[in-house]
Amino acid sequence: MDSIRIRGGRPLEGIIPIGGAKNAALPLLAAGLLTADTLTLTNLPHLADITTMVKLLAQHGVVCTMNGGHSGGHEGRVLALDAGQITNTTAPYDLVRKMRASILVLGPMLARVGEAQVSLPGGCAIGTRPVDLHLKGLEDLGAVIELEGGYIRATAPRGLKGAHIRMPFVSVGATENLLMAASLADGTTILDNAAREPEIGDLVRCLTAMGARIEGIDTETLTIHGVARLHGAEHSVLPDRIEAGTYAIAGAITGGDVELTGLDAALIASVLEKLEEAGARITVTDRGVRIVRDQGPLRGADVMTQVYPGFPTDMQAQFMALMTVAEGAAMVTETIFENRFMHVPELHRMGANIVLHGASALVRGVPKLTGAPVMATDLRASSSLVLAGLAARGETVVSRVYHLDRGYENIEAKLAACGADITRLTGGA
Ligand SMILES: CC(=O)N[C@H]1[C@@H](OP(=O)(O)OP(=O)(O)OC[C@H]2O[C@@H](n3ccc(=O)[nH]c3=O)[C@H](O)[C@@H]2O)O[C@H](CO)[C@@H](O)[C@@H]1O
Ligand SMILES: C=C(OP(=O)(O)O)C(=O)O
Repeated sequence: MDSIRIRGGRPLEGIIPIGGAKNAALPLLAAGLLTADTLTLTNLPHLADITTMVKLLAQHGVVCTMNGGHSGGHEGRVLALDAGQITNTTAPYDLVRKMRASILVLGPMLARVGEAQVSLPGGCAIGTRPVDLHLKGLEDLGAVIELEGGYIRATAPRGLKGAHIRMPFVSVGATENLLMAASLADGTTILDNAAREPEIGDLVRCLTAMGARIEGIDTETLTIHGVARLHGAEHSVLPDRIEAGTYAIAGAITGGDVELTGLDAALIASVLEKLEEAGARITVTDRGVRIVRDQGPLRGADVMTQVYPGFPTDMQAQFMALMTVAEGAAMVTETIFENRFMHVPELHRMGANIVLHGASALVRGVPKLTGAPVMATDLRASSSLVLAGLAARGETVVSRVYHLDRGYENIEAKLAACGADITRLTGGA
């Protein structure tokens, strides 16, 4: 298993290009199942999760063509998906267990061919993450759902029917699954309390380009007028706001000066606002956003994770790393997932002062972290440890880098290009 070694203490300076978003690309790939024509996605990031989704689609019979060559993995940034024939409607445990977003093939397959079997994703390091809202919504659309042998078996032999679905709380994945399913349902579906995350807007734009009729983009009520068939389209994946937020913090935590390019700063407004409160200078540039920290120490700033446009849960661990070296105290409250503090014991190993009280962490800043061997159990916990390592005195080795590879393309190369002393060590336990 690979690990990453960081020798901390160098201010980062330079330009960091931001790639396409994992969380936009995954539902867009699943949308390829909705049409017999070709869906072409551009600006696709190179990430382990994308490879897993491409493998899943390939075993459903989707021909995935990367930059001209057939591929079960992914090598380029342009991927053509051709789901002329769906030859297998089962998403097996072996792939679903690697990546929970595999559940996103359920709605599209059910809508397109009237049946799907998807392994139940199960819990993960950040929480139990049930899929009840996905299943209840599909039942509202007329599907029959059974759970058997660890699999969700969904059928709709006479197709799906439009319905008024009121979601009791906001779910990104359920909104995406239901949007895709309702696009091919008979009649109109109203999705109340839909997620408004930018990745949902990106999916709506792609579905619309494929011929879907959807009103209410970027609002909490989506109205979908089902159509008999969707056609091919070309769509560019939205930039990754979590990758961008992570590098913005890398600039701030090292007392550096970085410019993130290829994204609209508005996409990370809630994170930039907190960085300013913590003492960073933010400037919107013509190609992205610049983050500079050159005036005195960082200051404690409280954050509470919320659904969009609030502070994202996927940035909570990274912001906590920043607060470990800020002057004063900060309260970091997690409201989306029940167990998303797995980074805390590892940050303790680097000298951080953090006390957990239920869903909140009280972080009292220390003057300096010290490097240590650390290990993370999920993606954003891993990136928070990389950030802590960049700021720490001495050497930090972050193991289980496969978590990072799910969501950050070439993290060590991007940071090294800005002056970080960071190396990937291959092999080891
Ligand atoms: C691939 C992808 O886009 N992943 C993102 C997506 O995950 P994901 O779509 O899984 O997250 P949800 O928005 O669905 O989850 C929000 C909360 O609702 C709960 N819940 C969800 C569905 C359900 O049927 N029942 C239920 O109880 C979850 O356990 C969680 O506590 O949104 C999360 C919240 O912004 C992000 O952290 C993830 O990075
Ligand atoms: C939790 C995340 O992803 P996933 O939903 O794919 O586990 C994430 O991107 O931080």
